[in-house]
Amino acid sequence: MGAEIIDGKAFAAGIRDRVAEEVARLKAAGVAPGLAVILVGDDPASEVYVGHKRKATVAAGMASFEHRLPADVSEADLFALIDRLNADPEVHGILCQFPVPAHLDERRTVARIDPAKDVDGLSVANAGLLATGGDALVSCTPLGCLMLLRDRLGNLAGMEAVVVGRSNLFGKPMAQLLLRENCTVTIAHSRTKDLPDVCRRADILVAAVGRARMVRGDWVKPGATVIDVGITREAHPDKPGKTRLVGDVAFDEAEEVAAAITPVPGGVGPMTIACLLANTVTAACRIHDLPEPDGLTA
Ligand SMILES: Nc1nc(=O)c2c([nH]1)NC[C@@H]1CN(c3ccc(C(=O)N[C@@H](CCC(=O)O)C(=O)O)cc3)C=[N+]21
Repeated sequence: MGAEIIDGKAFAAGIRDRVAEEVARLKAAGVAPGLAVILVGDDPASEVYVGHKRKATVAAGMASFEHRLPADVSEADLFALIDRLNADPEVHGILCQFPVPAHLDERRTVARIDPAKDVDGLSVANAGLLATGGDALVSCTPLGCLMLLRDRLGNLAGMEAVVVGRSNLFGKPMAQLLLRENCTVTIAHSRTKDLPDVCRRADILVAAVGRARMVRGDWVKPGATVIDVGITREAHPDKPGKTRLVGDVAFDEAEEVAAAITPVPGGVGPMTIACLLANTVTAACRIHDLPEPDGLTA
């Protein structure tokens, strides 16, 4: 048997190429799209992501602004930086890498970012626009998952979709996007009863719980499309001192049952970064009242 392995890395490369074309077009129109990333403290995983983001941003021809703040930065100093970035005409996207240290409040931090530059789609304005069918900036990871699903399945109307996980950054916007595609959507979570049974209903099963290999092969409906959003770093079983990334889905089991599945790494992760660039282009177009490119939005 064996499912089709959805190559998110290759698909993301295509999106990044599209973004680069649009960046060139925008620059010709006098707008140089710029992305600002704020990193508070020195979480090693966040360092890695921020490094990937910088490389991809520069490779697409965009300006990359990185702001590193000490782990004990005050809210006032963080907000002063956000205010400067909100007012900076060279910055079209602002992302504050989460998690932030416990003395800072993620909700208040997000609320400080201008919704027009909120490329994470986390602000109340963007979440509300998405929920009510408006032109939101949509959180990068769900946007990337939607692009992969549309590419593989075409019209999603009428399909049973189960999203396991209900975070503001992923589960909720993913469910909203699937609903907008006319799927029948279930949001499952840690308190869901009979979770394996719920998952077995899914034509589209999206796992974003953050627990390595939690979704087993017998939770997957034969022929389903499985999207694995989890990333857990664990010790490598064969290479002492090395680590590897694993998803929320027991890949070897699920791969026997599903029609298609995203791998970890190389599935959803690269799409997240590609969509961050896409959102920055979208934000720049909207801020400057320029036509928006096709294929980079939900
Ligand atoms: N405000 C905010 N927005 C985010 O979007 C956000 C965040 N905070 N905090 C952390 C998570 C995580 N995240 C990833 C981005 C890229 C990969 C990625 O490129 N993964 C590669 C491999 C990476 C590797 O090898 O380390 C892959 O799956 O193939 C993964 C994870 C964005 N996040």
